[in-house]
Amino acid sequence: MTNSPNDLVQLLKTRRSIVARDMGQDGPDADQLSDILKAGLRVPDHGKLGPWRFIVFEGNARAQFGGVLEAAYLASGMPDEDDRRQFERERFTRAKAVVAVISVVNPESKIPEWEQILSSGAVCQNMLNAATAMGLAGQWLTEWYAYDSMVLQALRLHENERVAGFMYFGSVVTPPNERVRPDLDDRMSHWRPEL
Ligand SMILES: Cc1cc2nc3c(=O)[nH]c(=O)nc-3n(C[C@H](O)[C@H](O)[C@H](O)COP(=O)(O)O)c2cc1C
Repeated sequence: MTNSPNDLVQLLKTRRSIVARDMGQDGPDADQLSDILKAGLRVPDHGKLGPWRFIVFEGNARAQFGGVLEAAYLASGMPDEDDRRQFERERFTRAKAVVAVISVVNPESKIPEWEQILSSGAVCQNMLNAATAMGLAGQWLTEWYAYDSMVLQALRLHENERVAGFMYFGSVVTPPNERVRPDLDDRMSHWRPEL
């Protein structure tokens, strides 16, 4: 849990995703999920377009959507194996809640499309950070089904909409290991005028 600005910076410097297969089913509760979604709404948004929306999967809807994933998996011509069919059916039940963050681009706006899409990425990361700050597990996934036409149809997306991420939220069972991170000096330079 974060209590001070220093705690927040420390959290951001050390945060880790917890992969969906390692999540427990104990959380987030309704209030926590609501706070995660509200944190998602609180992102930089050039022109106040709000170019995103959420589709929430909780309870039975997770397994029901698994039927869509299984059908789309088979329709894509992938091998029809029992284990894999079961995995697809149960994919969303790996987490207590899955939130599809949908990027909604307004093509009429003077705000460049690129900036509208970037704002959706910020939504996803704000949600992940909020869940982490609550001591919950979170992972940002797209996997194959964020790009599958049958799945997108079942989500009832419009032409100007794309899945920015399926955000998985659950409880932490085992703390994650550290992951190799880029070195700051390798990624940073100071601009100077040409001599
Ligand atoms: C847009 C986006 C899509 C992602 N999709 C996947 C995915 O499909 N499968 C996966 O294993 N990781 C995916 N990741 C990476 C994980 O969310 C996560 O960053 C990774 O497991 C490393 O953990 P970390 O967040 O602790 O660095 C995706 C990340 C982003 C930003």
